[in-house]
Amino acid sequence: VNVATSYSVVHHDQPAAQPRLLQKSSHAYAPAAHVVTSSHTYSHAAPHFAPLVSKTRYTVPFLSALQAQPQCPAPPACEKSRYRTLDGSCNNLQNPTWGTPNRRYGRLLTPKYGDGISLPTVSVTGQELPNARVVSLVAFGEQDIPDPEYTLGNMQWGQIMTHDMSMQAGGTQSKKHPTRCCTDDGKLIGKERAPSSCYPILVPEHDPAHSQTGTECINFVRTLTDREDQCTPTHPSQPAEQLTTVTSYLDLSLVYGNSDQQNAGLRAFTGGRMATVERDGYEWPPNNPNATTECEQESRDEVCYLAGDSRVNQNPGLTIMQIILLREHNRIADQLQKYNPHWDDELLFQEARRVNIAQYQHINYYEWLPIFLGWENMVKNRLIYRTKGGEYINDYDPSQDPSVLNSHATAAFRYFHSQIEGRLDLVSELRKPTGSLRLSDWFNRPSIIEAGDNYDFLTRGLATQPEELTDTNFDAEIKHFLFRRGRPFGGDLRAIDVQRNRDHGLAGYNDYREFCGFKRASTWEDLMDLISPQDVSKLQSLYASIDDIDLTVGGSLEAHVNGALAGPTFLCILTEQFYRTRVADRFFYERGDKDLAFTREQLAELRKANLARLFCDNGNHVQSMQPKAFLRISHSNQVVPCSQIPEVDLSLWKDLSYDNSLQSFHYFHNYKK
Ligand code: HEM
Repeated sequence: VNVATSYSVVHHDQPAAQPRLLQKSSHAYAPAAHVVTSSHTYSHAAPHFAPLVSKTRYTVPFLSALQAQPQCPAPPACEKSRYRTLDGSCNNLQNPTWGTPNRRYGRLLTPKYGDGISLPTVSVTGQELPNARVVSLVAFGEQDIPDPEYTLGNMQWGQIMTHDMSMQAGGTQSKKHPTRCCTDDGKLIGKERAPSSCYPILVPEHDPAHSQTGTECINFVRTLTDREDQCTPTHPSQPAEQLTTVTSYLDLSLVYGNSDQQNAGLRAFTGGRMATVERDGYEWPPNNPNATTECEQESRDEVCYLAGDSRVNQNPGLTIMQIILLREHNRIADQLQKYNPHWDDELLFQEARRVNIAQYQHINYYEWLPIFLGWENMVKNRLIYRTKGGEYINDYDPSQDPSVLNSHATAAFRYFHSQIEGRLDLVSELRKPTGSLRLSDWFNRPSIIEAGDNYDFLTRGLATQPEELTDTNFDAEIKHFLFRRGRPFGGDLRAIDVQRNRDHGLAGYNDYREFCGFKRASTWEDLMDLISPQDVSKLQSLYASIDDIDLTVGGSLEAHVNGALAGPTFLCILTEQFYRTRVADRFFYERGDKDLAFTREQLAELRKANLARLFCDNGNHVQSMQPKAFLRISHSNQVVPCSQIPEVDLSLWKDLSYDNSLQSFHYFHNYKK
């Protein structure tokens, strides 16, 4: 399919100092002379930046995680299967490792490292860029403005999609990192003693929070790159590329795991079910065997969950969504078994997984993404289609690389950290708030979910409470108290986002403006086409040059495009990402490939999937819901009994070819991998 876009850019040969387009996209961007055809191939182009420190390589502690691997994985041998592999291999049959874990993020523009190779970005003046904490404090506010339209569930689903698509290598996310760049009482460990992977965030002297406790340093460990990975060979002059440790497909890897081995530890191996533990008559995720290191437990009795993604315990809303998707798998498996008592565990597991992923992809593309990217924009760029009933959409493009773009994961998608609410409401069936939790009390402590009726009350909270407005404000709970672990203050997620942007050497905001078809700014006034004069003057007070503005910062300050929740530059990156994520997935649920497709009748059913139904079906006693659960309750979106919420009729998965008299079936004869 020749796909058009509203972001067509005419690429001129850019002057030497400008980052270059790296990835060919038959979708959005006209290929330029310097485009390379396969994502991680830089060989035929001379290195863009003269490497100043060409032999910089990280050593000892940084390597340990990867050195622990006894040997590099063998290239996958692909077999015909109607099911996705757990690690995403063989989704693309010509490039079977595309989209698999422990591979590079994709890049749209060449990186802008301080030394051209791997050191964090510096100013065009050669000096340091403005301090990330200062940028967070000056350019971003922390006002708590409730969104008039969207629920907290809207934010929470976004984090689920994020965790399905990428996870930077070498991080611990919410847990205390074993690599220390700051002492436990917040003092900087000198460069000579700190591991080379350290890139701490320094706290300014008059910091509104940290000066109260004398904290001078926020721990920050650089992401692992291909240069540290023995299994991803690189040329010494090749700029570092960060690695991501999960499959890039929207395949619910956060539920099922990212490898056969991980999946085996999560399955019940009976009835096609995922393993759960039962408490008080309800199913919960299995206990994490490393609870003491994975969770912040005040006592050994506190639960700590195990799931397909190591971030599962990070915050209560995220954990609830993970539980919902896990229970949904088992609910589907139980139904399929009812209709097909002759199916064995493996067939039930694979079919339930296939349905769960299809429902989820449908919610992603037709219920959630239109809120963020705009329905019309998505239709125009062929991310979604105006379809009827069980019509197939055959837009699979094997030339598209499914990698998650660095600019997407490290900058654009993180803009939605702005939607995070620092207070989680507990809401009764009558939609009355009965209390609330402070987010920073419950990072990495999921035990609160099983206390009393909290699971249902927090689920209704996600569907009732507004998220915070998508704007330049970031809640104080994540700006001053992130992962505070009982301390008075914690980290600053916005400062971390800025620091990560530099750690990954993303090309600048001005480069991405140009890449996305907007005018490259040469004066501060030029920025005012997309950014308010007040915000431009903040930028001017922070940065020495327009070309220094971090993508994370400039992109977050742009006025939103009508009908979308992001400004034009981020919208361009997000649109490109979700186009690729769709067309590069051979198993995308809307496809009509004869070996893989749902029947038209099944597809028409799957198109009824919605978040409200997931909440209804997987709560303990959630009995009512508004039909559009990403949208706040309103006159046109009233709470109704769950029986009135559309549902996917799984009786369509009854294997009609099963011959009872012969006790044999022919329906899925090639299901075994
Ligand atoms: C309470 C909610 C959330 C918390 C506490 C949270 C926290 C974090 C943290 C600690 C990181 C790693 C930062 C780093 O070291 O660089 C991260 C990464 C990220 N977050 Fe969030 N986040 C939340 C919600 C969201 C939402 C709603 C979105 C988007 C819709 C999102 C998108 C991302 C992305 C794309 C990454 C990078 C993923 C990767 O490739 O590793 N997050 N977040």
